[in-house]
Amino acid sequence: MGVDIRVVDGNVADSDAWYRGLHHGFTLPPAFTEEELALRRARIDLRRAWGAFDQDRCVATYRSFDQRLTVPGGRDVAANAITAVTVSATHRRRGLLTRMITSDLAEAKERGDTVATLVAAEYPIYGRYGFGPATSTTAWEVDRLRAGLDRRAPVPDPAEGGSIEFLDGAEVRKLGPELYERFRPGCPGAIDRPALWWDRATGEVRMTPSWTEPFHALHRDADGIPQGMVTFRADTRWTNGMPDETATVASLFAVTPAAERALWHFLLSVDWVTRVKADHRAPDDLLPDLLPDPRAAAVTDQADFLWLRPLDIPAMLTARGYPAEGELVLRVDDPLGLTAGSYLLTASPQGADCVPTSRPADLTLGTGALATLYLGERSAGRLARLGRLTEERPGAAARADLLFHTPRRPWLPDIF
Ligand SMILES: CC(=O)SCCNC(=O)CCNC(=O)[C@H](O)C(C)(C)COP(=O)(O)OP(=O)(O)OC[C@H]1O[C@@H](n2cnc3c(N)ncnc32)[C@H](O)[C@@H]1OP(=O)(O)O
Repeated sequence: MGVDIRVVDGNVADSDAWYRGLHHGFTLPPAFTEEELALRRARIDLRRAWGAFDQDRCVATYRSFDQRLTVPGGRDVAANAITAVTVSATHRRRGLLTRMITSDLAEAKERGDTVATLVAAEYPIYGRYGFGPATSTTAWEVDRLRAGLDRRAPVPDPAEGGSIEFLDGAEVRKLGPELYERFRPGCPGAIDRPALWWDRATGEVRMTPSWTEPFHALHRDADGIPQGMVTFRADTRWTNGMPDETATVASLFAVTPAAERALWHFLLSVDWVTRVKADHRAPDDLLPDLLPDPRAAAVTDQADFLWLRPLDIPAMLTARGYPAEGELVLRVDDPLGLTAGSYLLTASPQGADCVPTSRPADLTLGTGALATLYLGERSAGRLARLGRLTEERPGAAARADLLFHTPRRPWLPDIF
């Protein structure tokens, strides 16, 4: 018998088999309790979850869902977010992923989504489907004792004003979503956090038995308005009779730079903590420069993170902001043929227009290189030097860099 690929939503046996297949594919223990499966049925939208079934066994999984992605300038676009991609070791390299992803991308384009997004487990998988790396991620480890902060100084700095208070999970669910929605437009690469995100971050919904309650701290400015939040966990290590704890940041975001600085200083002022670890930070995070001794912060990991795939190039290019005025004709190659063509971009700080054109191209690039350029992850000049973008007219890459310049690198604070 062949393998049958079908949507799993609405069928309890299929969706339970799908979760077992998913864990198999991610080399996690495939056993679920009935309670865990029921929780997933109640809270996770499987309307766009596909499974490949070999008799009753689910041998490949794939899911997509609606997401909002912030782009430079502060608007957001409709994204088809892809997750839970696995093929069982018994059925790999037979085209199962290719079948599921090509039909999902075609449906997403048909539906009117602007881009598709995912976090790639391995670099070589998704380029063939027209994706390119669009943000980077950095992990830090800070040696608090070497950081040079004055241990007696109050936090926040009284000269800047404001206050920091601990919150419990219920308070985070109340204050967090509004605060995050004020932060998100200023962070190209950030995505929306639906209610389930907050429920999981605060333990209201526990999908994994190993979940432990974190600490949440809120920064308010001098007027009492929430401007930033940090969530972290601490271990309880002692070495040679001395406290030697590691605080691990789960999330730290702020609307104002003053709040961001105050939250880092707060974390680094917690007595007993000698080390702060933070994953999934922006490549141009305020660390390490906000420390008196920046060498106290070491990069422990650095990699590509969000991958993006154009689905509607005019919608994508008109949604973002441009700091300069100019025209550019982009010829885009697309390995799946979904967006291939030439596009005339007319951009200015007041807004942009983008239409298909028959004019000769200034630049030729693939959808993957466009993804890398779009949020400000890499410059056109760098992509040209890498051979991933061709300048059809001299000076066109420099012109693109004036238009596509962003003051900060894009950052995806979350994993999905
Ligand atoms: C968004 C996310 O969920 S990321 C998570 C991705 N999942 C994982 O990493 C879990 C472990 N890996 C897997 O389950 C599988 O290897 C998958 C899902 C990545 C790919 O499954 P496959 O059975 O290889 O899919 P399929 O047969 O359709 O092949 C896709 C193509 O990608 C290639 N490919 C797949 N995985 C890799 C890889 N890790 N490195 C290089 N090439 C790869 C295949 O060779 C194939 O190329 P071809 O079309 O030129 O022959």
